[in-house]
Amino acid sequence: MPNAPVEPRAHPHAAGNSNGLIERSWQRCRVEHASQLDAEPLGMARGELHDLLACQSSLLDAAQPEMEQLASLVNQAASVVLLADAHGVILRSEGSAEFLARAERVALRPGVDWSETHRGTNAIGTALVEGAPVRVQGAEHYLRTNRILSCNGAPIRSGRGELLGVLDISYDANTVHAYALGLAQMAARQVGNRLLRARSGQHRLVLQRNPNLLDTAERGVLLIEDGHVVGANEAAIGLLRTSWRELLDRPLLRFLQDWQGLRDTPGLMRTVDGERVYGALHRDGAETGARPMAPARSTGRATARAPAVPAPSMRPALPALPPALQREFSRSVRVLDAGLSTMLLGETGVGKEVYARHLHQASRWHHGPFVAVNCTALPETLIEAELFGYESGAFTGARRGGSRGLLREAHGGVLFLDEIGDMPLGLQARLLRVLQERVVQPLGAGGPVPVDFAVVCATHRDIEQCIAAGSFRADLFYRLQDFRIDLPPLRARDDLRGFIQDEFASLLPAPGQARLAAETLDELAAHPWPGNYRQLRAVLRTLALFAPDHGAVLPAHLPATLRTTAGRPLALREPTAARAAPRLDSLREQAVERCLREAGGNVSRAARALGVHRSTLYRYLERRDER
Ligand SMILES: Nc1ncnc2c1ncn2[C@@H]1O[C@H](COP(=O)(O)OP(=O)(O)OP(=O)(O)O)[C@@H](O)[C@H]1O
Repeated sequence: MPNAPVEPRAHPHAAGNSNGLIERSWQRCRVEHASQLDAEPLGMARGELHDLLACQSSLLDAAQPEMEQLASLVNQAASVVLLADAHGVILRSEGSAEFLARAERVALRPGVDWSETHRGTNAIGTALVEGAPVRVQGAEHYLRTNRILSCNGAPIRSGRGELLGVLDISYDANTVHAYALGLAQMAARQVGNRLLRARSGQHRLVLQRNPNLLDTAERGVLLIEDGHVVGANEAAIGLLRTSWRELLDRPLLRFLQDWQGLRDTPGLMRTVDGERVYGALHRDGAETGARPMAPARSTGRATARAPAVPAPSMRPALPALPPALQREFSRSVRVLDAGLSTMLLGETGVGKEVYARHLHQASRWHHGPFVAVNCTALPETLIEAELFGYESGAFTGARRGGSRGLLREAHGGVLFLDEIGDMPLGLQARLLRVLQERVVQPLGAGGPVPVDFAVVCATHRDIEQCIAAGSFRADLFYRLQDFRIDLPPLRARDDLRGFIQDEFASLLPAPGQARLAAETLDELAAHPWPGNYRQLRAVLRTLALFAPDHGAVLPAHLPATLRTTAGRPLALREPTAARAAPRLDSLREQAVERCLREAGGNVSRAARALGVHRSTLYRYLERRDER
């Protein structure tokens, strides 16, 4: 039993950890995780990892400068730098090739889940559980196989305090690098600061006890709107001796007495406890932020500032756009850059959201957020609150402290209104007003709040028919479709055979592990694919999972719904695409529900039964819950 845990030493925590953090983690491993610790670490297929990287592009972008700089530092010290997401799945690894090869032996590589639940006590998983920096040295790892490592993990937090991931520095267990935990912490803070800088706010207040530290990574940063705090970094939480929960959405005057008199040059303030702090107030987000640790990439000028978000070429790739859409793409970027709206039309699963994300990344709005709103998913009253925001107590069930609303969240970025054809009429009128006047009026609040964002919307409905039927306002339609793109269905692709082959290859656990037989490819290419890319990916993922090792996938391996009878694909006899698609969604939903039920709610076991990685299932459930 190579992975069997041994009893911890009497005092297993090393320098750098305190408060019995390692003992607590071992206790959780013994009591709560015992049945879930993986005998063999479970990695993601390449396609799944590709999807995950696309979802995590903001975090990856924000962490890129620190990853690069740390990698060049630790390379000499036979160490690696890792970035993991909030579930503990490693997204990227950089550093010493020699140690990366050793790390591979314990699956310390992208796509592998290092949550404490599955890999026992380790710096990534335990830092996520504890929400604090953690060093786990050699024998402190719960699983025996991992004891060849010494790991130092520091959590990365958003401006609202949520855990976004972990930055980790790992090396051989026999080596001691006392500085590594501090370095990981400093880098994680920088990543958090960069993410905060990408968010817009009316005002940005920087503060420090020592005025000489006001332009360093150690300064506190607060985002302020209408006198209320809407974002804060870890340093600000420390300086104000508070927590995100206490601070967010509260008037800043409760924490800093005289902040309103501040200017953009350093001045003195007092906290409510009477402590002196120095601060500077940058109105309308004018301040550009602390100097990043990394010099600007490839310019060779060490003094130049790195961009807040790395160059688009460094972003993990979204699925490539079909050739027919690439031609229109640069025109639609220009439309968005000019502040006009784009409407995307097409069947379910043709990639409307993917296209919108490409537009966001290529447009001048890419420094700001991409906020997706599914207009069908929420009841009318809730959409209204979610979109426009509300003040505390505006309606029964309203969150204490109120909500900024998604329209204000999208400020400075792209607002993606999915299934706009299903938006209730009452809301259409309010949305139109926002788009015309560029201000949002939160429910139960005083004054209007200015907003600036680009709008991309999408629907699978025949929107002109909706206008004729009176369910969609013509004036909103014209306001939303300054530019219109019809996304063709998958079956219309000229290069469908080649595309299917490439997609299948990308989903295999190892390159060239299997191939599609020519007849199988014929059948797949002849299928009408009513669920388009989404349906094709689901089918290919299953085929890749059960593909015979180094063999060919035959037509007999295709799911029954795809197999032909007398040369005709079964699906051709199905109802129209628009009617068939919801059935596919509900079938998937039913399969997920059944597996979750049979697994007694255990997501890992349900994911195994469904043949997908547990992170994929978690993401599916999160998306489903959001709808
Ligand atoms: N060009 C493409 N190549 C490969 N995969 C793609 C492509 N376009 C979309 N996909 C995949 O298809 C799935 C559905 O894409 P997306 O959500 O953008 O479709 P949609 O048109 O917005 O669907 P819906 O109308 O149901 O919301 C995603 O998993 C996405 O990764």
